[in-house]
Amino acid sequence: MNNEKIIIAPSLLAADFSKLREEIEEVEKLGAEYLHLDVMDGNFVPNISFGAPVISSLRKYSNLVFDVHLMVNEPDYLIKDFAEFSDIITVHAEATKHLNRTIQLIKSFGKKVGVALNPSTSLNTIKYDLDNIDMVLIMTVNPGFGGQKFIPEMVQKIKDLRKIKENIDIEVDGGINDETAKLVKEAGANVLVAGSYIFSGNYKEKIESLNK
Ligand SMILES: O=C(CO)[C@H](O)[C@H](O)COP(=O)(O)O
Ligand SMILES: [Co+2]
Repeated sequence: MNNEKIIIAPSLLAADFSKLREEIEEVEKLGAEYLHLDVMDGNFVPNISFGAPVISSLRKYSNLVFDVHLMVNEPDYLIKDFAEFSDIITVHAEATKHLNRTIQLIKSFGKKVGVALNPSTSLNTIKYDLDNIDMVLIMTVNPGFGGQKFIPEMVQKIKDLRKIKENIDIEVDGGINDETAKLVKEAGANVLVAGSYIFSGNYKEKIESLNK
């Protein structure tokens, strides 16, 4: 947990779904450390992606940190199942009735806890939970779809969070490319999710460019 080492988290959402195993083996070989897994319920967000059966079937082919981003309303019912194959479980503050209880539930399975904030959600929402959270996911687009444009106002939000909390992982998700990566790293983010940027070209060059 520091803001010096940058962790790259390719988002499976942008991979070729017809060859997921090859895709994750490739990004692992190229130095990615996390695999970002976007679970969408068609309710909290308008899209439906993939769920536990797909992710658990990939677990045996990868040593990547499985970083699960639950875009799911009232996600508590999923936590036990997801804890079997996930390393970090991130829930949206906007999707829970009792965020502190959900945080405790994730911790009870010995998993790292992430809390995601939509672009319009204030940092104040998690002010009193920050000591119990391993990672804050600052959404740099509105959740639900890959390939969207980075929202520039989020740079200040990252700076504000880094000022409040030195010792926490700050993950950014949405519209990350070589240019926006520079902005968010300077602001204090240390975990970069990238989907369409990495999976739409030369994976090696794309991953290296995010690290520069
Ligand atoms: O959570 C997400 C969407 O809600 C995805 O992780 C995110 O959009 C990544 O895709 P891209 O890098 O193409 O913007
Ligand atoms: Co995501």
